[in-house]
Amino acid sequence: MSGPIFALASGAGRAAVALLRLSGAGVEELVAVLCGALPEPRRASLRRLTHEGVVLDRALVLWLPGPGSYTGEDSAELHLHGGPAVLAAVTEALVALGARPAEPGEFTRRAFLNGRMDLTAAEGIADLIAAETEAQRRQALRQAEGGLAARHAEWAARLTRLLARQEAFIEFEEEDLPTDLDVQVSLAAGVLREEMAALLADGGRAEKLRDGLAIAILGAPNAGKSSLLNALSGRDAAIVSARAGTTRDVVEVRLILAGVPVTLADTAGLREAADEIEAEGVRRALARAEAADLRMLVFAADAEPDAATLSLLGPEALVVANKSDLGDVAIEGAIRVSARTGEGLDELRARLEGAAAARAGLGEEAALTRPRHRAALRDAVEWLDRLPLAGLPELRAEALRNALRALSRLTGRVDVEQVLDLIFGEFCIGK
Ligand SMILES: Nc1nc2c(c(=O)[nH]1)N(C=O)[C@@H](CNc1ccc(C(=O)N[C@@H](CCC(=O)O)C(=O)O)cc1)CN2
Ligand SMILES: Nc1nc2c(ncn2[C@@H]2O[C@H](COP(=O)(O)OP(=O)(O)OP(=O)(O)O)[C@@H](O)[C@H]2O)c(=O)[nH]1
Ligand SMILES: [Mg+2]
Repeated sequence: MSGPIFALASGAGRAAVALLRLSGAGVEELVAVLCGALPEPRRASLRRLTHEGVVLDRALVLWLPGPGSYTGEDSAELHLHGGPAVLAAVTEALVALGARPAEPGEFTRRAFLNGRMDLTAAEGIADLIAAETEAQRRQALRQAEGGLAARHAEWAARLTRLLARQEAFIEFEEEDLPTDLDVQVSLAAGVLREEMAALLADGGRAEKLRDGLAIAILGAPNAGKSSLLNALSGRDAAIVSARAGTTRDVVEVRLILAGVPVTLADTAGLREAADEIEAEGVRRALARAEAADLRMLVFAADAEPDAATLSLLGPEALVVANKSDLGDVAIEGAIRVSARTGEGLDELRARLEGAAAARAGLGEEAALTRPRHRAALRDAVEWLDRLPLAGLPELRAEALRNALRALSRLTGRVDVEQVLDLIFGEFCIGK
């Protein structure tokens, strides 16, 4: 157990109650001193907190002895009155008694180091605290509750068994082992590899739900892009005018569509620019078009479609014919809307929500929510890819071991013991 740390665990700002959390060696003594005696474990007790004869607060105290605590260490919670002076006085007393303020994430770091949770669960908790939308909350909770770790455990167990068989082949070559063991191991590893590749081929949906989706509004000057941005966001975010070339800078609005955080970007109208400022605007618009997860192409229904916007057409684009109140020029697959009258805006919003959900919705129980998950899994797949090419049993075992090591970066636990158990346990060769 490491030394005692403390932190305000309740939300910032003025509130009725402030939750101060403590963890580490020495917390037992610390709580006993503050309360006069150690309260009953794991029960809320109302106590007068005193330090050097001064009453600091009347608080609810929880004494949570390890290892059955969040961190696995001796812990405590002080549910104090929420005033800043109360917090200051208690903090001062805690420091005087040998505790120090915790670093960000230190409680969860200790929980990880004490084997209370794996890395993916810790990340899930961080995401849960940061979650701003319902879909983000669900994804984070799944990960915190071991969705990804469970998938890892299942794969790691299979991989470990394959490694054990391959190792046994090296150790006991003359023994009665199946002669087609290499083939069996390669086949099983191939199945594993496909399952991993399937999870990797998720289009980055889980990461996008975490980070948010970028949608770019693109089209000719005056098509009504800024008007649509304002209509969709419900506020006057961008300047609208009858003069073509009004928008130059990219104007961003944050929205939540189908539980997915989205940045909607209004851009300069695409055309041969009249001056260098507008030209820079068009460059920025095209850069946004390139970087966006979803492109909303806006045409005006009272004009022929322009070539610049048409060139951005693709199966992934959402095509909009705005100014439906002024004309009905046919544009294949377009949603007819009018930013002026509001016609078609509900359908446009529904289509955007559908697209956002498809690109960033909740995927499987096990989801790759961070680039490091993807990197670890990709490495594991690469090592498995080398397996059939590796001739010597030693090289094959090495490839399997490296695949297992790469996979275990997901949870942060490389279980060497587990491999040894399997090697010496599963094969009772009597030697
Ligand atoms: N007051 C309070 N509320 C809180 C927390 C907390 O630490 N304190 N949490 C903090 O994140 C979250 C709940 N998560 C928790 C997870 C594990 C343990 C824990 O002590 N686990 C022990 C004992 C389990 C039990 O009582 O059955 C264990 O797993 O051994 C506590 C909270 C959210 N709400
Ligand atoms: N009748 C009608 N007018 C519209 C509609 N949408 C926008 N307008 C008008 O069209 C003009 C251009 O609108 P903006 O939203 O500024 O167009 P934009 O595409 O952002 O133009 P740039 O920023 O110059 O690229 C303004 O006068 C709007 O009031 C619509 O649905 N119907
Ligand atoms: Mg504009």
